Amino acid sequence: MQTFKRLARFYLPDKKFFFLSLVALVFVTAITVIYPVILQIAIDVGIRDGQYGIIPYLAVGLILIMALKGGATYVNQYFGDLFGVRSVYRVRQTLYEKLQFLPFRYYDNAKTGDLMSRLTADVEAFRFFLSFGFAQLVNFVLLVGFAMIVMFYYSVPLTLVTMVTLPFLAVAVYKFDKRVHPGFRQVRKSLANLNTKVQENVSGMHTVKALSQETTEKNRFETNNDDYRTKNINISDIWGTYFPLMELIGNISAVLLLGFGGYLAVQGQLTPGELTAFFSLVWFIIGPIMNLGFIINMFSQSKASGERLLEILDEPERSNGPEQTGAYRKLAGEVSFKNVDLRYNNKSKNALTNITIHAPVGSTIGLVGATGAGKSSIIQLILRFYEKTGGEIVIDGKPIEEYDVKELRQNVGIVLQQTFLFSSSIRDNLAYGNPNASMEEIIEAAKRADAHEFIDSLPDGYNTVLGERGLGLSGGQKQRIAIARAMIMNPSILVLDDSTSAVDMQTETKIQKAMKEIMQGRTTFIIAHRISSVKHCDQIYVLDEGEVEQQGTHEQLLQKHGLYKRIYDIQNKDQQYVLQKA
Ligand SMILES: Nc1ncnc2c1ncn2[C@@H]1O[C@H](COP(=O)(O)OP(=O)(O)OP(=O)(O)O)[C@@H](O)[C@H]1O
Repeated sequence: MQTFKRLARFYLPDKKFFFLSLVALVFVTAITVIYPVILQIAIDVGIRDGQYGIIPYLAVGLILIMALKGGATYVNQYFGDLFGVRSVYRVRQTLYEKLQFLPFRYYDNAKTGDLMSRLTADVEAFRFFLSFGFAQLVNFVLLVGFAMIVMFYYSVPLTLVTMVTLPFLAVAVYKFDKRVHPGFRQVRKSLANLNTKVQENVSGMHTVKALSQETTEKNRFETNNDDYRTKNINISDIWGTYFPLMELIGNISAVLLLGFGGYLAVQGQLTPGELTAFFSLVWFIIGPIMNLGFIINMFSQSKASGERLLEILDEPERSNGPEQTGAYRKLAGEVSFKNVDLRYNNKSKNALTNITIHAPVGSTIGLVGATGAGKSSIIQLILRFYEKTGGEIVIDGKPIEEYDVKELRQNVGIVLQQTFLFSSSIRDNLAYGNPNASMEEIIEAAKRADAHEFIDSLPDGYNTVLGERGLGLSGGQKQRIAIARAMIMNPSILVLDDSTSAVDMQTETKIQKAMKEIMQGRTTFIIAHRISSVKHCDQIYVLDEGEVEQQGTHEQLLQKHGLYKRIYDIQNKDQQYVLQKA
C-alpha cells in the first residue's frame, strides 16, 4: 500500500470521479444481491404458495431493476475510467518532466528501452488498476458484505457452516500474492530488457550491418526473448497452481451448503426458496473471493509498476542554482578555471586534476590531447552537465554555481562532432535553441554556416522533415546545420568539437569556413586531436591524463620540445608521408 500512498498526489485530485464511480458501484452491487431475493419470493410465494399472480409483477420489477443496474454500470465504468486516465496523464507528464531535469550522471547508466517501458507499459499497468482494479477491490468488500447480511438474515447456522472454508481460501489467496508479486516484478524487468535490446538494435543497425553481426544480434535477442517467455510461464505456473485450489475450496463450500441446507430444508427450518437464494448468494461470496486472485494479480502488477515509476520520481534532480525570474542576460564570455578537479561518480580516479585555464572575452582556446585526456570533461563543466569536485570556475567574474543553469546554457553554443537532429523539419531543428528566431534570421545563419545552398535544393527546403536522428543528411551537412543552430542562439561562449576526421577534404574546408564565421566575437573553445585545427588559437592547452601538461601559443609550444611538439612532429610526418604517396 506504501507505493499507492506515495503516488497519491497523482490520483487524489480526481477522487470525485472515483467516488462517483463508487456510488454507482454500491448501487450495482446492492441490486445484484436483490436477484436471489426475487428468486426466493418467486419460488416460495409464487410457486409453493400458489400465488401465480405475483410472477408478472416480479418479472416487471426485475426488468426495471436490470435497467437501473445498466445505467449504474455505465456511470461506474465511465467515471472509473476517467479517474484512471486523468490520473496517469499526470503521472506521464511528471515523469517526462522529471526526465528533462535529471542530471547527466543519471543517463550514464540509464537505458532508453527501460525508460520507454516505464513510461508506457508501467504507466498503463498502473492506470488499469486505478480504472478497474480499485473499484473491483471495493466491489469485493461490498458484495461479500451485502451477501453475508442477507445470508445471516435467512439462516445463521447455515451461513456459519458455509463460511468454514473461507479461512483456507484466504490463506491460499495470501500465498498466491506472496509468489505472484515478485514474479510480476521480474516480468516487468524482463520486458524492459527486451525493449532496450530492440531499441539499441534499431539505433545501432548501421554498426550491426557494417560488422556483419546480424546472427549474433538475433541470438542475443533470443536470450532476452527466452527470458521474457520463462518469466511469463512462471507466472502462468503460479496462476495454474493456485486457481484450481481456490476453486476447489469454493466448491467444498457449495457442497457443505447443499448438504447442510438440504438437511435444514427437509427439517422444515428453511424454505426451498431460501435454500435456492442461499445457493446464489454463496456464489456472490465465493466468486469474488476466487476473483480476488485476478484482482490481486492486477494489484501486484500495478504495485510492481508503481515501484518502477517511483524509482524515477525519487531520483534527485540536479541543483539548478538560483532561479532567474527576468530575461536571461547576455554574458561577455570570460571563462576562468582555477585549480579545478573532476571525478565522475563511478570512477576511482580523477578525470581532471588541478586544471587552470583563462579565456579572456573573445579569445580562442585550443584543447588538445590524446583520447581520454579530459578535453570533453572541461566542456561538461562549463555547461554544468557535471559538477566539479574541487577548485573554482568563474564566468564573467562570478562563480559558475551562482548562475541559473538555463541562463548559463543560453550563453553557450556547442557544435559537437556527432550532431543530434530531431525528426522534425530542418527549420525547427535550426531554431531549436531559439524558437523565437525569425525565418530571416534562420536563413541568414544557414547562409553563414554554408548550409543554405543544400537546404534550398531539397524539395521542401527548410520544411523538409528529417528522419530519426537526422537520417537522410550527410555527416558534413548535419554538422553545418549544428553550426547554424548554434549561430541562431547567438552565444557568447562557443564550443567546437573540431575532430572532423570523418569527412572528405572539400566538406572539411566548408565546415572550417563555417566555424570561422561563427567564432567571430565569441570566446571559443576548440577541442581537437589535430594541431592544424588549433594552431591559430590565442592560447593552446595540452592535456595529458586529466592535467594541463603544456600551455602557450602554437609558436611558443613548438619551441618547448614537449608533448605538443611530439604530437606536431608525428602529425607532420604523417602528412608528409601522405603527400609523398600522393
Ligand atoms: N560520463 C562519464 N562517466 C564516467 N567517466 C567518464 C565520463 N565521461 C568521461 N569519463 C572519463 O573521463 C576521462 C576523460 O574523458 P574525456 O571524454 O573528457 O576525454 P577526451 O579528451 O575528451 O577524449 P576524446 O578525445 O576521446 O573525446 C576518461 O577516462 C573517461 O573514461
